Amino acid sequence: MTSYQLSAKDEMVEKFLDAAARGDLSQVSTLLSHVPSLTNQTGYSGWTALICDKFIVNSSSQTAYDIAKFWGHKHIADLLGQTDDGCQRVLLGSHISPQENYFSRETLDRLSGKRTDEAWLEAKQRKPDTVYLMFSNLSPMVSTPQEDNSAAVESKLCRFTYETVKDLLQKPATVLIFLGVEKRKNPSPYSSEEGIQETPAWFAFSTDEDAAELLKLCTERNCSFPKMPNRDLLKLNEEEAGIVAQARSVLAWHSRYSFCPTCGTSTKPEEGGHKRICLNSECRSLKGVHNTCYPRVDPVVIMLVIHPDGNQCLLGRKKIFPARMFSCLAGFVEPGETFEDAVRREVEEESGVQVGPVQYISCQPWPMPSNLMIGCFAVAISTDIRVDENEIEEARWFTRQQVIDSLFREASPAFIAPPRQTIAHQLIRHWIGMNANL
Ligand SMILES: NC(=O)c1ccc[n+]([C@@H]2O[C@H](COP(=O)([O-])OP(=O)(O)OC[C@H]3O[C@@H](n4cnc5c(N)ncnc54)[C@H](O)[C@@H]3O)[C@@H](O)[C@H]2O)c1
Ligand SMILES: [Mg+2]
Ligand SMILES: [Mg+2]
Ligand SMILES: [Mg+2]
Ligand SMILES: [Zn+2]
Repeated sequence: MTSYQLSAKDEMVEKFLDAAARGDLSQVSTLLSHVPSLTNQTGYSGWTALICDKFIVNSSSQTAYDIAKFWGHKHIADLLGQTDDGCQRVLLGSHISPQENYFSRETLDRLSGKRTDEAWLEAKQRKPDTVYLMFSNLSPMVSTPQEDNSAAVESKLCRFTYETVKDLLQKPATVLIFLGVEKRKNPSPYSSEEGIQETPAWFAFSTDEDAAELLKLCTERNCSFPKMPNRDLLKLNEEEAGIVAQARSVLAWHSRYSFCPTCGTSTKPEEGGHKRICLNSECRSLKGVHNTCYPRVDPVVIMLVIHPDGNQCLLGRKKIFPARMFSCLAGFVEPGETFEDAVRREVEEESGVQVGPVQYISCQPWPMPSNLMIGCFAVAISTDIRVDENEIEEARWFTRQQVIDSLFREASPAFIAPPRQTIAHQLIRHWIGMNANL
Protein backbone atom coordinates (compact mmCIF):
# COMPACT_ATOMS: atom_id res chain seq x y z
CA MET A 1 0.00 0.00 0.00
CA THR A 2 1.30 3.44 -0.91
CA SER A 3 1.71 6.16 1.70
CA TYR A 4 -0.76 8.47 -0.08
CA GLN A 5 -4.46 7.89 -0.49
CA LEU A 6 -5.65 6.73 -3.95
CA SER A 7 -9.12 7.61 -5.15
CA ALA A 8 -11.38 4.67 -6.03
CA LYS A 9 -10.85 5.38 -9.72
CA ASP A 10 -7.04 5.62 -9.38
CA GLU A 11 -7.03 2.38 -7.47
CA MET A 12 -8.97 0.70 -10.28
CA VAL A 13 -6.51 2.08 -12.90
CA GLU A 14 -3.45 0.89 -10.94
CA LYS A 15 -5.04 -2.56 -10.46
CA PHE A 16 -5.80 -2.76 -14.16
CA LEU A 17 -2.26 -1.69 -15.17
CA ASP A 18 -0.77 -4.18 -12.76
CA ALA A 19 -2.89 -7.00 -14.21
CA ALA A 20 -1.97 -5.97 -17.77
CA ALA A 21 1.76 -5.84 -16.92
CA ARG A 22 1.61 -9.33 -15.32
CA GLY A 23 -0.35 -10.68 -18.29
CA ASP A 24 -3.28 -11.66 -16.05
CA LEU A 25 -5.84 -11.91 -18.86
CA SER A 26 -8.77 -13.01 -16.72
CA GLN A 27 -8.46 -10.04 -14.34
CA VAL A 28 -7.92 -7.65 -17.30
CA SER A 29 -11.15 -8.86 -18.97
CA THR A 30 -13.15 -8.71 -15.71
CA LEU A 31 -12.05 -5.12 -15.05
CA LEU A 32 -12.64 -4.12 -18.68
CA SER A 33 -16.14 -5.58 -18.68
CA HIS A 34 -16.95 -3.16 -15.84
CA VAL A 35 -15.04 -0.08 -17.12
CA PRO A 36 -14.15 -0.29 -20.88
CA SER A 37 -12.42 3.15 -20.86
CA LEU A 38 -9.57 1.66 -18.77
CA THR A 39 -7.59 0.85 -21.97
CA ASN A 40 -6.32 4.41 -22.31
CA GLN A 41 -6.16 5.48 -18.65
CA THR A 42 -2.75 6.70 -17.56
CA GLY A 43 -1.18 5.52 -14.30
CA TYR A 44 1.42 7.27 -12.10
CA SER A 45 4.32 6.19 -14.33
CA GLY A 46 2.71 7.69 -17.42
CA TRP A 47 2.05 4.27 -18.91
CA THR A 48 -1.17 2.94 -20.35
CA ALA A 49 -1.90 -0.79 -20.47
CA LEU A 50 -1.92 -0.83 -24.23
CA ILE A 51 -0.73 2.25 -26.05
CA CYS A 52 -3.43 2.74 -28.69
CA ASP A 53 -2.17 6.16 -29.78
CA LYS A 54 1.44 5.70 -30.86
CA PHE A 55 2.22 9.39 -30.44
CA ILE A 56 1.32 9.33 -26.72
CA VAL A 57 4.47 9.49 -24.61
CA ASN A 58 5.10 8.11 -21.14
CA SER A 59 6.62 10.19 -18.33
CA SER A 60 10.09 9.63 -19.88
CA SER A 61 8.87 11.09 -23.22
CA GLN A 62 9.03 7.69 -24.92
CA THR A 63 6.50 6.66 -27.53
CA ALA A 64 5.53 3.01 -28.08
CA TYR A 65 7.94 3.08 -31.02
CA ASP A 66 10.84 4.32 -28.86
CA ILE A 67 10.19 1.59 -26.32
CA ALA A 68 9.94 -1.17 -28.95
CA LYS A 69 13.17 0.03 -30.54
CA PHE A 70 14.98 0.31 -27.19
CA TRP A 71 14.07 -3.26 -26.20
CA GLY A 72 15.07 -4.59 -29.63
CA HIS A 73 11.51 -5.55 -30.71
CA LYS A 74 12.28 -4.62 -34.31
CA HIS A 75 9.13 -6.19 -35.78
CA ILE A 76 6.94 -4.14 -33.44
CA ALA A 77 8.94 -0.97 -34.14
CA ASP A 78 8.56 -1.62 -37.88
CA LEU A 79 4.80 -2.10 -37.49
CA LEU A 80 4.49 1.11 -35.51
CA GLY A 81 6.41 2.96 -38.20
CA GLN A 82 4.41 1.70 -41.15
CA THR A 83 0.91 3.03 -40.58
CA ASP A 84 -0.76 5.90 -42.50
CA ASP A 85 0.67 8.58 -40.26
CA GLY A 86 4.14 7.02 -40.50
CA CYS A 87 5.39 10.20 -42.21
CA GLN A 88 6.28 11.60 -38.78
CA ARG A 89 8.57 8.62 -38.32
CA VAL A 90 10.38 9.30 -41.61
CA LEU A 91 11.87 12.36 -39.91
CA LEU A 92 13.30 10.71 -36.81
CA GLY A 93 13.97 13.89 -34.84
CA SER A 94 16.22 12.35 -32.20
CA HIS A 95 18.57 10.82 -34.79
CA ILE A 96 19.69 14.15 -36.23
CA SER A 97 23.19 15.16 -35.17
CA PRO A 98 24.63 18.66 -35.63
CA GLN A 99 26.36 19.16 -38.92
CA GLU A 100 28.87 21.74 -40.16
CA ASN A 101 28.53 22.88 -43.73
CA TYR A 102 31.10 24.51 -46.01
CA PHE A 103 31.08 28.36 -45.59
CA SER A 104 29.83 27.86 -42.00
CA ARG A 105 32.98 27.80 -39.88
CA GLU A 106 33.46 30.79 -37.58
CA THR A 107 37.24 31.11 -37.60
CA LEU A 108 37.31 34.69 -36.38
CA ASP A 109 35.78 36.35 -33.36
CA ARG A 110 33.75 39.13 -35.00
CA LEU A 111 34.08 41.47 -31.99
CA SER A 112 31.02 43.41 -33.13
CA GLY A 113 31.30 45.66 -30.06
CA LYS A 114 34.58 47.06 -31.46
CA ARG A 115 33.03 48.20 -34.77
CA THR A 116 32.09 51.57 -33.26
CA ASP A 117 35.52 52.05 -31.63
CA GLU A 118 37.26 54.01 -34.38
CA ALA A 119 40.50 54.52 -32.47
CA TRP A 120 40.82 50.79 -31.78
CA LEU A 121 40.05 49.93 -35.43
CA GLU A 122 42.61 52.45 -36.71
CA ALA A 123 45.29 51.11 -34.39
CA LYS A 124 44.49 47.54 -35.46
CA GLN A 125 44.69 48.46 -39.15
CA ARG A 126 48.32 49.49 -38.76
CA LYS A 127 49.53 46.51 -36.76
CA PRO A 128 52.18 44.45 -38.59
CA ASP A 129 50.37 41.15 -37.85
CA THR A 130 47.02 42.39 -39.21
CA VAL A 131 45.81 40.37 -42.20
CA TYR A 132 44.22 41.98 -45.27
CA LEU A 133 42.24 40.11 -47.92
CA MET A 134 41.95 41.79 -51.30
CA PHE A 135 38.78 41.57 -53.43
CA SER A 136 38.38 42.68 -57.03
CA ASN A 137 34.97 42.39 -58.63
CA LEU A 138 33.81 40.50 -55.50
CA SER A 139 36.43 37.79 -55.90
CA PRO A 140 39.22 37.35 -53.34
CA MET A 141 42.79 37.04 -54.61
CA VAL A 142 43.79 33.38 -54.23
CA SER A 143 46.84 31.31 -55.05
CA THR A 144 46.82 27.72 -56.29
CA PRO A 145 49.73 25.27 -55.96
CA GLN A 146 49.76 24.59 -59.69
CA GLU A 147 48.13 25.96 -62.80
CA ASP A 148 45.22 23.60 -62.85
CA ASN A 149 41.64 24.73 -63.03
CA SER A 150 40.04 21.47 -61.92
CA ALA A 151 37.69 21.42 -58.93
CA ALA A 152 40.05 19.14 -56.98
CA VAL A 153 42.81 21.76 -56.63
CA GLU A 154 42.71 23.66 -53.37
CA SER A 155 43.09 27.46 -53.41
CA LYS A 156 44.49 29.62 -50.62
CA LEU A 157 43.56 33.19 -49.83
CA CYS A 158 46.42 35.65 -50.47
CA ARG A 159 47.14 37.53 -47.25
CA PHE A 160 48.55 41.07 -47.26
CA THR A 161 50.10 43.33 -44.66
CA TYR A 162 49.22 46.95 -43.99
CA GLU A 163 52.52 48.11 -45.55
CA THR A 164 51.67 46.44 -48.88
CA VAL A 165 48.11 47.73 -49.18
CA LYS A 166 48.13 51.08 -47.34
CA ASP A 167 48.11 53.13 -50.59
CA LEU A 168 45.17 51.13 -51.94
CA LEU A 169 43.25 51.74 -48.70
CA GLN A 170 43.42 55.52 -49.34
CA LYS A 171 41.73 55.30 -52.78
CA PRO A 172 38.19 56.76 -52.76
CA ALA A 173 36.60 53.65 -54.33
CA THR A 174 38.11 51.26 -51.79
CA VAL A 175 35.69 49.74 -49.22
CA LEU A 176 37.28 48.32 -46.08
CA ILE A 177 35.53 45.99 -43.63
CA PHE A 178 36.66 44.69 -40.28
CA LEU A 179 36.12 40.92 -40.13
CA GLY A 180 37.25 40.19 -36.57
CA VAL A 181 40.25 38.87 -34.68
CA GLU A 182 41.66 35.36 -34.65
CA LYS A 183 40.11 33.22 -31.94
CA ARG A 184 42.44 32.45 -29.09
CA LYS A 185 43.44 28.79 -28.91
CA ASN A 186 43.64 29.09 -25.11
CA PRO A 187 41.33 31.92 -24.05
CA SER A 188 43.08 34.36 -21.75
CA PRO A 189 41.27 36.30 -19.03
CA TYR A 190 43.52 39.35 -19.57
CA SER A 191 42.96 42.24 -21.98
CA SER A 192 45.69 43.94 -24.02
CA GLU A 193 45.91 46.80 -21.52
CA GLU A 194 47.23 44.29 -19.00
CA GLY A 195 50.08 43.37 -21.30
CA ILE A 196 48.78 40.23 -23.03
CA GLN A 197 49.22 40.25 -26.81
CA GLU A 198 45.90 40.46 -28.69
CA THR A 199 45.34 38.06 -31.56
CA PRO A 200 45.76 39.36 -35.15
CA ALA A 201 42.88 41.28 -36.70
CA TRP A 202 41.53 40.52 -40.18
CA PHE A 203 40.19 43.05 -42.68
CA ALA A 204 38.89 42.65 -46.22
CA PHE A 205 38.76 45.36 -48.82
CA SER A 206 37.45 45.75 -52.33
CA THR A 207 39.28 47.80 -54.91
CA ASP A 208 38.53 48.74 -58.51
CA GLU A 209 42.22 49.20 -59.44
CA ASP A 210 43.56 47.25 -62.44
CA ALA A 211 43.51 43.54 -61.55
CA ALA A 212 46.75 42.72 -63.38
CA GLU A 213 48.58 45.40 -61.35
CA LEU A 214 47.05 44.10 -58.11
CA LEU A 215 48.28 40.58 -58.80
CA LYS A 216 51.87 41.92 -58.92
CA LEU A 217 51.58 42.89 -55.24
CA CYS A 218 51.49 39.26 -54.14
CA THR A 219 54.55 37.07 -53.72
CA GLU A 220 52.61 33.77 -53.80
CA ARG A 221 52.59 31.53 -56.88
CA ASN A 222 49.74 31.39 -59.43
CA CYS A 223 47.66 34.22 -58.05
CA SER A 224 44.31 35.13 -59.55
CA PHE A 225 40.88 36.61 -58.90
CA PRO A 226 38.62 33.65 -59.73
CA LYS A 227 35.99 34.33 -62.37
CA MET A 228 33.25 31.87 -61.33
CA PRO A 229 32.44 32.23 -57.61
CA ASN A 230 29.89 29.38 -57.61
CA ARG A 231 32.67 27.02 -58.66
CA ASP A 232 35.95 28.66 -57.65
CA LEU A 233 35.06 29.67 -54.10
CA LEU A 234 34.40 26.01 -53.31
CA LYS A 235 38.14 25.23 -53.46
CA LEU A 236 39.13 26.86 -50.15
CA ASN A 237 39.70 25.04 -46.90
CA GLU A 238 36.90 25.16 -44.29
CA GLU A 239 38.49 28.02 -42.25
CA GLU A 240 39.05 30.29 -45.23
CA ALA A 241 35.63 29.45 -46.70
CA GLY A 242 34.02 30.68 -43.46
CA ILE A 243 35.93 33.96 -43.67
CA VAL A 244 35.03 34.47 -47.34
CA ALA A 245 31.34 33.83 -46.55
CA GLN A 246 31.34 36.89 -44.31
CA ALA A 247 33.66 39.09 -46.39
CA ARG A 248 32.06 38.50 -49.79
CA SER A 249 28.49 38.99 -48.56
CA VAL A 250 29.30 42.30 -46.85
CA LEU A 251 31.38 43.60 -49.78
CA ALA A 252 28.61 42.58 -52.23
CA TRP A 253 26.15 44.57 -50.14
CA HIS A 254 28.43 47.67 -50.24
CA SER A 255 28.75 47.34 -54.01
CA ARG A 256 24.94 47.43 -54.39
CA TYR A 257 23.93 49.99 -51.76
CA SER A 258 25.99 53.06 -52.60
CA PHE A 259 22.70 55.01 -52.75
CA CYS A 260 20.17 55.25 -49.94
CA PRO A 261 17.13 53.01 -50.54
CA THR A 262 14.98 55.57 -48.66
CA CYS A 263 15.87 58.89 -50.39
CA GLY A 264 18.36 58.09 -53.16
CA THR A 265 21.23 60.18 -51.74
CA SER A 266 24.77 58.71 -51.58
CA THR A 267 25.63 56.60 -48.53
CA LYS A 268 28.96 55.99 -46.80
CA PRO A 269 30.34 53.04 -44.82
CA GLU A 270 30.52 53.19 -41.03
CA GLU A 271 31.12 50.85 -38.08
CA GLY A 272 34.00 48.92 -39.58
CA GLY A 273 32.06 48.47 -42.82
CA HIS A 274 29.02 46.85 -41.17
CA LYS A 275 26.71 49.82 -41.70
CA ARG A 276 26.05 52.43 -44.40
CA ILE A 277 24.57 55.78 -43.52
CA CYS A 278 22.81 58.29 -45.74
CA LEU A 279 24.58 61.62 -46.39
CA ASN A 280 21.29 63.54 -46.48
CA SER A 281 20.88 64.87 -42.95
CA GLU A 282 17.06 65.08 -43.46
CA CYS A 283 16.74 61.42 -44.40
CA ARG A 284 14.23 59.27 -42.48
CA SER A 285 16.80 56.45 -42.39
CA LEU A 286 18.85 58.50 -39.90
CA LYS A 287 16.00 58.54 -37.36
CA GLY A 288 15.64 55.26 -35.50
CA VAL A 289 17.03 51.92 -36.63
CA HIS A 290 16.42 50.79 -40.20
CA ASN A 291 17.37 47.54 -41.84
CA THR A 292 18.27 49.43 -45.02
CA CYS A 293 21.44 50.60 -43.23
CA TYR A 294 22.73 47.09 -42.49
CA PRO A 295 24.04 44.24 -44.64
CA ARG A 296 21.21 41.98 -45.80
CA VAL A 297 20.83 38.24 -45.53
CA ASP A 298 18.24 36.51 -47.72
CA PRO A 299 16.78 33.31 -46.25
CA VAL A 300 16.36 30.48 -48.73
CA VAL A 301 14.82 27.13 -47.87
CA ILE A 302 16.45 24.07 -49.38
CA MET A 303 14.79 20.74 -48.84
CA LEU A 304 15.18 17.08 -49.44
CA VAL A 305 11.65 15.86 -50.03
CA ILE A 306 11.23 12.27 -48.89
CA HIS A 307 8.66 9.96 -50.46
CA PRO A 308 5.92 8.72 -48.08
CA ASP A 309 7.48 5.24 -48.37
CA GLY A 310 10.69 6.65 -46.82
CA ASN A 311 12.84 5.08 -49.52
CA GLN A 312 12.87 7.64 -52.33
CA CYS A 313 13.70 11.32 -52.50
CA LEU A 314 12.70 14.08 -54.87
CA LEU A 315 15.45 15.91 -56.74
CA GLY A 316 15.21 18.46 -59.50
CA ARG A 317 17.44 20.08 -62.08
CA LYS A 318 17.58 23.61 -63.42
CA LYS A 319 18.54 24.26 -67.04
CA ILE A 320 21.77 25.90 -65.92
CA PHE A 321 22.99 22.79 -64.03
CA PRO A 322 25.82 20.70 -65.50
CA ALA A 323 24.53 17.74 -67.54
CA ARG A 324 22.76 15.02 -65.45
CA MET A 325 23.12 16.90 -62.17
CA PHE A 326 20.05 16.77 -59.91
CA SER A 327 19.83 18.61 -56.58
CA CYS A 328 17.45 19.51 -53.75
CA LEU A 329 14.66 21.96 -54.52
CA ALA A 330 15.21 25.44 -53.08
CA GLY A 331 13.53 28.82 -52.96
CA PHE A 332 13.54 32.22 -51.29
CA VAL A 333 11.47 32.64 -48.14
CA GLU A 334 8.85 35.34 -48.71
CA PRO A 335 7.96 38.11 -46.25
CA GLY A 336 5.60 36.99 -43.52
CA GLU A 337 6.27 33.30 -44.16
CA THR A 338 7.64 30.62 -41.85
CA PHE A 339 10.37 28.44 -43.28
CA GLU A 340 8.09 25.40 -43.00
CA ASP A 341 5.48 27.16 -45.14
CA ALA A 342 8.15 28.29 -47.59
CA VAL A 343 9.22 24.65 -47.97
CA ARG A 344 5.64 23.57 -48.69
CA ARG A 345 5.01 26.43 -51.13
CA GLU A 346 8.29 26.10 -53.06
CA VAL A 347 8.00 22.31 -53.40
CA GLU A 348 4.45 22.56 -54.67
CA GLU A 349 5.26 25.46 -57.03
CA GLU A 350 8.27 23.75 -58.54
CA SER A 351 7.24 20.09 -58.59
CA GLY A 352 3.49 19.88 -57.87
CA VAL A 353 4.27 17.58 -54.91
CA GLN A 354 2.51 18.34 -51.62
CA VAL A 355 4.49 18.25 -48.40
CA GLY A 356 3.40 17.50 -44.82
CA PRO A 357 5.91 17.48 -41.92
CA VAL A 358 9.03 19.61 -42.30
CA GLN A 359 12.12 19.30 -40.14
CA TYR A 360 15.08 21.68 -39.95
CA ILE A 361 18.45 19.94 -40.30
CA SER A 362 21.22 22.54 -40.69
CA CYS A 363 21.98 25.80 -42.47
CA GLN A 364 24.65 27.25 -44.72
CA PRO A 365 25.66 30.83 -45.49
CA TRP A 366 25.91 31.00 -49.29
CA PRO A 367 27.72 34.22 -50.20
CA MET A 368 26.52 34.42 -53.80
CA PRO A 369 25.72 37.08 -52.80
CA SER A 370 24.06 36.77 -49.41
CA ASN A 371 21.80 33.76 -48.94
CA LEU A 372 21.30 31.79 -45.79
CA MET A 373 20.34 28.30 -46.94
CA ILE A 374 17.96 26.71 -44.42
CA GLY A 375 18.30 22.96 -44.93
CA CYS A 376 15.27 20.78 -44.19
CA PHE A 377 13.85 17.33 -44.64
CA ALA A 378 10.24 17.30 -45.76
CA VAL A 379 7.87 14.38 -46.10
CA ALA A 380 5.68 14.26 -49.20
CA ILE A 381 1.97 13.56 -48.83
CA SER A 382 1.43 13.27 -52.60
CA THR A 383 3.76 11.80 -55.21
CA ASP A 384 2.65 12.94 -58.70
CA ILE A 385 5.16 15.32 -60.26
CA ARG A 386 4.08 18.35 -62.30
CA VAL A 387 7.12 20.54 -62.94
CA ASP A 388 7.06 24.34 -63.28
CA GLU A 389 9.21 24.62 -66.36
CA ASN A 390 10.13 28.25 -65.68
CA GLU A 391 12.08 27.18 -62.59
CA ILE A 392 12.91 23.50 -63.02
CA GLU A 393 13.70 21.51 -66.15
CA GLU A 394 12.94 18.13 -64.59
CA ALA A 395 12.15 16.60 -61.17
CA ARG A 396 12.21 12.90 -60.32
CA TRP A 397 11.93 10.47 -57.45
CA PHE A 398 15.23 8.65 -56.95
CA THR A 399 15.52 5.46 -54.94
CA ARG A 400 17.87 5.14 -51.99
CA GLN A 401 19.98 2.74 -54.07
CA GLN A 402 20.27 5.24 -56.94
CA VAL A 403 21.33 7.94 -54.49
CA ILE A 404 23.94 5.67 -52.86
CA ASP A 405 25.30 4.76 -56.30
CA SER A 406 25.52 8.39 -57.24
CA LEU A 407 27.33 9.44 -54.06
CA PHE A 408 29.68 6.51 -53.57
CA ARG A 409 30.07 4.53 -56.80
CA GLU A 410 31.76 5.68 -59.96
CA ALA A 411 30.07 3.60 -62.67
CA SER A 412 27.21 5.32 -64.56
CA PRO A 413 24.91 6.48 -61.73
CA ALA A 414 21.32 7.56 -62.49
CA PHE A 415 22.28 11.19 -61.81
CA ILE A 416 25.20 13.34 -60.69
CA ALA A 417 24.93 14.80 -57.18
CA PRO A 418 25.87 18.42 -56.41
CA PRO A 419 29.40 18.96 -55.03
CA ARG A 420 30.14 18.10 -51.40
CA GLN A 421 30.51 21.79 -50.45
CA THR A 422 26.80 22.40 -51.05
CA ILE A 423 24.22 21.89 -48.33
CA ALA A 424 22.16 20.08 -50.99
CA HIS A 425 24.84 17.37 -51.11
CA GLN A 426 24.99 17.19 -47.32
CA LEU A 427 21.20 16.84 -46.97
CA ILE A 428 21.18 13.99 -49.48
CA ARG A 429 24.07 12.31 -47.72
CA HIS A 430 22.46 12.77 -44.34
CA TRP A 431 19.30 11.07 -45.58
CA ILE A 432 21.34 8.09 -46.80
CA GLY A 433 22.75 7.80 -43.29
CA MET A 434 19.28 7.37 -41.83
CA ASN A 435 17.71 3.93 -41.57
CA ALA A 436 15.23 2.97 -44.25
CA ASN A 437 11.51 2.69 -43.58
CA LEU A 438 11.46 3.78 -39.94
N1 LIG B 1 24.11 25.76 -51.41
C1 LIG B 1 23.28 25.00 -52.08
O1 LIG B 1 23.30 23.76 -51.93
C2 LIG B 1 22.25 25.63 -53.02
C3 LIG B 1 21.42 24.80 -53.76
C4 LIG B 1 20.41 25.37 -54.51
C5 LIG B 1 20.24 26.75 -54.55
N2 LIG B 1 21.09 27.55 -53.87
C6 LIG B 1 20.90 29.02 -53.88
O2 LIG B 1 19.57 29.30 -53.49
C7 LIG B 1 19.10 30.42 -54.22
C8 LIG B 1 17.60 30.38 -54.38
O3 LIG B 1 17.14 29.22 -55.06
P1 LIG B 1 16.17 29.38 -56.29
O4 LIG B 1 16.81 30.16 -57.37
O5 LIG B 1 15.70 28.01 -56.63
O6 LIG B 1 14.97 30.26 -55.67
P2 LIG B 1 13.43 30.36 -56.14
O7 LIG B 1 12.90 29.01 -56.43
O8 LIG B 1 12.70 31.21 -55.14
O9 LIG B 1 13.46 31.09 -57.54
C9 LIG B 1 14.31 32.17 -57.83
C10 LIG B 1 13.48 33.36 -58.28
O10 LIG B 1 12.86 33.95 -57.16
C11 LIG B 1 12.76 35.36 -57.29
N3 LIG B 1 13.26 35.94 -56.01
C12 LIG B 1 12.50 36.12 -54.90
N4 LIG B 1 13.22 36.68 -53.90
C13 LIG B 1 14.46 36.84 -54.35
C14 LIG B 1 15.68 37.36 -53.76
N5 LIG B 1 15.72 37.83 -52.49
N6 LIG B 1 16.80 37.35 -54.52
C15 LIG B 1 16.79 36.88 -55.78
N7 LIG B 1 15.67 36.37 -56.40
C16 LIG B 1 14.52 36.36 -55.69
C17 LIG B 1 13.52 35.72 -58.57
O11 LIG B 1 12.57 35.88 -59.59
C18 LIG B 1 14.35 34.48 -58.87
O12 LIG B 1 14.54 34.26 -60.24
C19 LIG B 1 19.85 30.39 -55.55
O13 LIG B 1 20.12 31.71 -55.90
C20 LIG B 1 21.12 29.60 -55.24
O14 LIG B 1 22.22 30.48 -55.16
C21 LIG B 1 22.09 27.01 -53.09
MG1 LIG C 1 13.88 27.18 -56.72
MG1 LIG D 1 10.88 28.48 -56.71
MG1 LIG E 1 10.59 31.51 -55.05
ZN1 LIG F 1 18.56 58.66 -47.37
